[in-house]
Amino acid sequence: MEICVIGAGYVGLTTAAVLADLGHTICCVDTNSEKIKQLKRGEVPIYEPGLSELISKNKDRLTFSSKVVENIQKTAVIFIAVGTPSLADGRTDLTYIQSVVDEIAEGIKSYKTIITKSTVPPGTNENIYKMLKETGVDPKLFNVVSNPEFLREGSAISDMIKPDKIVVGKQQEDQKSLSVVKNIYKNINAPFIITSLNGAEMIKYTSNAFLATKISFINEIARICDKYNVNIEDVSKGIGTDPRISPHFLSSGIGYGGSCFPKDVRSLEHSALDRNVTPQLLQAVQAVNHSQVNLYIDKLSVFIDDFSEKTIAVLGVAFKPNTDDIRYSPAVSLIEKLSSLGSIVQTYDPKALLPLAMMEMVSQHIKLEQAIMNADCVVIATDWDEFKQLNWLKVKELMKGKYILDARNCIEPQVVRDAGLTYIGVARP
Ligand SMILES: NC(=O)c1ccc[n+]([C@@H]2O[C@H](COP(=O)([O-])OP(=O)(O)OC[C@H]3O[C@@H](n4cnc5c(N)ncnc54)[C@H](O)[C@@H]3O)[C@@H](O)[C@H]2O)c1
Ligand SMILES: O=c1ccn([C@@H]2O[C@H](COP(=O)(O)OP(=O)(O)O[C@H]3O[C@H](CO)[C@@H](O)[C@H](O)[C@H]3O)[C@@H](O)[C@H]2O)c(=O)[nH]1
Repeated sequence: MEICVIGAGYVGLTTAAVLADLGHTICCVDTNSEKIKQLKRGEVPIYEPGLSELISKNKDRLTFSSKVVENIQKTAVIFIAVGTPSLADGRTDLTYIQSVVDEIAEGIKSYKTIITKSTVPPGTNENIYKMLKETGVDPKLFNVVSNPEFLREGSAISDMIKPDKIVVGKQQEDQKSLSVVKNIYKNINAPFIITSLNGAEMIKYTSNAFLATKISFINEIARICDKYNVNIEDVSKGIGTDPRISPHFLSSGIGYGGSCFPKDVRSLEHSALDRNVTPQLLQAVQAVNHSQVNLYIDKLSVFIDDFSEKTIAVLGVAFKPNTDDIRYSPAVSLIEKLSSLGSIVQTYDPKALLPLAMMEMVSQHIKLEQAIMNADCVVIATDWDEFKQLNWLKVKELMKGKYILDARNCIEPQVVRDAGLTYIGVARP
């Protein structure tokens, strides 16, 4: 099939590459012409394992263009994969969705199946339908489908090729779209969950909110374990064997970040409040998450009474390993906090860069050893494999002080202690 994917970000590029790999002919469009120029040169603007290789493997079936309207005109299937960030008040900013609707309205000359992959609040796809109708587009010319995406950054390609389900939301009277979507995904082996447009949107938010809840839950339990000298890893393992609980998303640490959980939990909170539902649990999940960075700073302050002029090496900038994404990264919040307390912060990350605005006050090093050099304390802020495998004797030689704050519970405390260093963590006796 010929498909136009709108948006060349983490989701759009992965969708384009995977659909091309499944045999479809794809044009991936983006209004950011710099990004498109880069992609045309064969450079992938983001770091996602395997993505660059998959794009180049499928280059005969995968093209890139900044001519959005022109390419919408050419294909019968359109995927929307533009960003849906947070507004200042926590509601979802639908500006990019609106601009896509305008582009589609301009480019629609023949029948289109419009498939929304972007995460949008309940009611948005119904609104897309209404907006297109209101701009004068003949409703016989299109159907709107919600097909939310559940990929994780760092494992985006395999998550999309081997999903645990394919969620399809459609209007009841729409008799055409399901077969189109099933045809697109015919070579993917996963159950279809078919529901209404609002239903599909709610499944996406509920999934992220539930996972975020697991994380805040285990982080709260870790605070209690800390006071009773209990290892949180034992507790996670102990409860995770119960299939009703499952072992996943029970790693405690400085909290969840990334481009999805923080904004989506907030957005769902607003969707609830808009209809007079008080989402007490969602609010508590966020409150716990917001205080995680301070919890770790408090832990450190038991050992460091004055942070000013202390040299602190923060290992990790990305919100999680195997990505260069720093959106809502708790590592960045931690760096900001330490820097505001007057510490000299030296960072290192294998892929992610500090935000430009922070480059003046914080140094980012190309080599891990340079970041650790003369540090009073080393903080593990992202659980990259590289940090889990550190030679602590070597680390000790490079450091001035002896404190290691493990904000991701990814290091064996005894290994650090054996090297003559002081291990600091929450609920890691
Ligand atoms: N990143 C993830 O892991 C992930 C996973 C699942 C779902 N999602 C959801 O998918 C959506 C996209 O997320 P992302 O991380 O890929 O975003 P992103 O910011 O990486 O990319 C979005 C792209 O859309 C482009 N764009 C904006 N307006 C446009 C327009 N009118 N026409 C053409 N291109 C336009 C932007 O230039 C940008 O390149 C969001 O709704 C997000 O919540 C993200
Ligand atoms: O036990 C855990 C698991 C994760 N995290 C943190 O939670 C955040 C999110 O991690 P993860 O879910 O792996 O990354 P994302 O790429 O943001 O993926 C989430 O958000 C996407 C966007 O909506 C969804 O598609 C995915 O299904 C959903 O997992 C990161 O900061 C992790 O460090 C923890 O603190 N403890």
